[in-house]
Amino acid sequence: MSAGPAILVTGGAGYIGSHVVLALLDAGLPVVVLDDLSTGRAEAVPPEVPLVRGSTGDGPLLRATLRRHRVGAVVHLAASLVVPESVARPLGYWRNNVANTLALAEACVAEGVTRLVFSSTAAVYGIPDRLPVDEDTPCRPINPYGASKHAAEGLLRDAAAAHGLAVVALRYFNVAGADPAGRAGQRTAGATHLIKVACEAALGLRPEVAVFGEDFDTPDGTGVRDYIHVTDLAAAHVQALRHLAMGGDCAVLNCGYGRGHSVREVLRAVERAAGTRLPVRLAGRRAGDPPALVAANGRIRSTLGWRPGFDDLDRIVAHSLAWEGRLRGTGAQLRRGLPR
Ligand SMILES: NC(=O)c1ccc[n+]([C@@H]2O[C@H](COP(=O)([O-])OP(=O)(O)OC[C@H]3O[C@@H](n4cnc5c(N)ncnc54)[C@H](O)[C@@H]3O)[C@@H](O)[C@H]2O)c1
Ligand SMILES: O=c1ccn([C@@H]2O[C@H](COP(=O)(O)OP(=O)(O)O[C@H]3O[C@H](CO)[C@@H](O)[C@H](O)[C@H]3O)[C@@H](O)[C@H]2O)c(=O)[nH]1
Repeated sequence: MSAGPAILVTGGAGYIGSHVVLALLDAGLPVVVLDDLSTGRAEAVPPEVPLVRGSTGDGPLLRATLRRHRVGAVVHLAASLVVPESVARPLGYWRNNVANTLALAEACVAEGVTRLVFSSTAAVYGIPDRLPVDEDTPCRPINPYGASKHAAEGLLRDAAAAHGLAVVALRYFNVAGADPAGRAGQRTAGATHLIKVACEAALGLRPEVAVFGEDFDTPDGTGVRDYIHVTDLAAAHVQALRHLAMGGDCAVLNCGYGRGHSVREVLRAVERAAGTRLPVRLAGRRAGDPPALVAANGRIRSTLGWRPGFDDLDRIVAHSLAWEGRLRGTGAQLRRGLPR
């Protein structure tokens, strides 16, 4: 793609958004970020990228941003995304993930923006009958987070049919790792994601890692997830935009490697990378957690030509740990011997 109208990245100051921004810049595309900095950080946005501080729920701001920056396509990542929090605070999730996505879709239609890539999630599937789960599997979300993302997919599908807003919904499985060159990573304070929590514990920044449930119907009883490296995921966004720019059809695409790892396997990988034993505590199941989620990824491979570059748990964990070390100023010790 040649440099042309800008790509608006909502949530571009967040973990995944900051990697998407880098992937777009690396592809030579002009980018503008809209973020309310509720969980994102301004310093995650490269200085050459305009940062509009505000909410996706602010229609006038959205329309002005689309116009002022001559936006040709949107990557919509801004959302609320912590599963147990969504159980405790469902209405906030419906507002941010559904009402604010509606406001964004309305602004796109009003301003003639015709391409949008949407961050969806494996949480739309709930507890699938069969694994790996493909995109035709009926969606039966078991928590408000998954339900809100499924509803947002639905409103975008309807907007696509009626208003010509072409949409690729990417259903991410569990995103982890950090930019291999160290330019970005997960900065969220108080993060709840397993790999980040375990890396923080390995660096002595947390007293322990809790294992949420050992009585699932999985090989070792702990939860199984398909962990995808954030750099592979960011590349999928560039490819999805390219697909739409070339007139490709709307699509819903799983983003995962097709292989699951249990909580215990993840903790062992962190121990290998850090060269230390983790303080682990067995805890009860966490609200809203399905036992296992693993992606069938044939459709993203055939539709976008996407191929994973970092499909290896040890590398994902090593990059997460290196980033965590850099963030805390202990990178010098951790960088030694890490795989690139
Ligand atoms: N991290 C994962 O494993 C995972 C898995 C599946 C899907 N996702 C999806 O990926 C997207 C990004 O997640 P992340 O892990 O980077 O989280 P994150 O919290 O780091 O990023 C979200 C960003 O959106 C911003 N934001 C939130 N609400 C906003 C609003 N109303 N207006 C403007 N900005 C707003 C936040 O400030 C933050 O910068 C989300 O849509 C999430 O549902 C993440
Ligand atoms: O301290 C922890 C954190 C997590 N887990 C377990 O580890 C697994 C992964 O949990 P987590 O990293 O919190 O991710 P998920 O709850 O699977 O959700 C992530 O992955 C989903 C897609 O699968 C996304 O939609 C969500 O946004 C994202 O938070 C689950 O079995 C958890 O029960 C623990 O045992 N201890």
